[in-house]
Amino acid sequence: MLHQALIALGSNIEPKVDHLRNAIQAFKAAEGIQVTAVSSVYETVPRGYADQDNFYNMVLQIETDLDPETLLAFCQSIETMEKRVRLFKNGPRTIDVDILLVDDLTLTDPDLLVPHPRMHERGFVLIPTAEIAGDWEVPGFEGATIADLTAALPQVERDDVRISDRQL
Ligand SMILES: Nc1ncnc2c1ncn2[C@@H]1O[C@H](COP(=O)(O)OP(=O)(O)OP(=O)(O)O)[C@@H](O)[C@H]1O
Ligand SMILES: Nc1nc2c(c(=O)[nH]1)N=C(CO)CN2
Repeated sequence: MLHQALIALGSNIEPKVDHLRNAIQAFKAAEGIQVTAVSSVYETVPRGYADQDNFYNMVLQIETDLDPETLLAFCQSIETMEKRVRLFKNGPRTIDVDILLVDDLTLTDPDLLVPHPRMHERGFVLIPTAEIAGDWEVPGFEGATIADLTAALPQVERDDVRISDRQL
């Protein structure tokens, strides 16, 4: 079965652009995955743990015949490829590759929660997503779309997310 999915990328360890570029290349080269949209790159202030470098965040839209569990394993293989080391929760990382949405699915396995449980409150996720998939409804939010959730963000969540002029 063919799925539509949204993938969030984030990096805050140099070379950030190279980590993002390598991740996008891996998606483009993967068997069974088509990249259908790529957002701009955003420079974002860290959330969760403040004393670390700014992030670059962006979002990809893909079409894939991989099932969600196989897609998650693929995302994790990119983190391994970019030598991500887990120091502590919310800490710095070479690359984070998260699944945000898959079709209109709700998945409740703790190893694969869809929609991503924190996406609705994160400007660094919603603002890039709104650029490429504003009309996408987020399950569990009473018909609210990405654009609706973005419009509902507190001002500080927008102020800390700035579009960069980098194109990947
Ligand atoms: N939608 C999802 N996408 C990616 N990983 C998920 C998802 N839902 C659950 N997980 C699980 O989350 C764990 C990864 O957590 P990780 O250390 O990357 O968290 P984090 O990136 O620091 O924080 P956050 O999830 O808030 O971005 C993995 O064990 C993975 O199975
Ligand atoms: N700005 C920003 N802050 C974060 C990010 C991120 O990607 N961007 N990821 C986190 C854990 O996943 C924690 N904090």
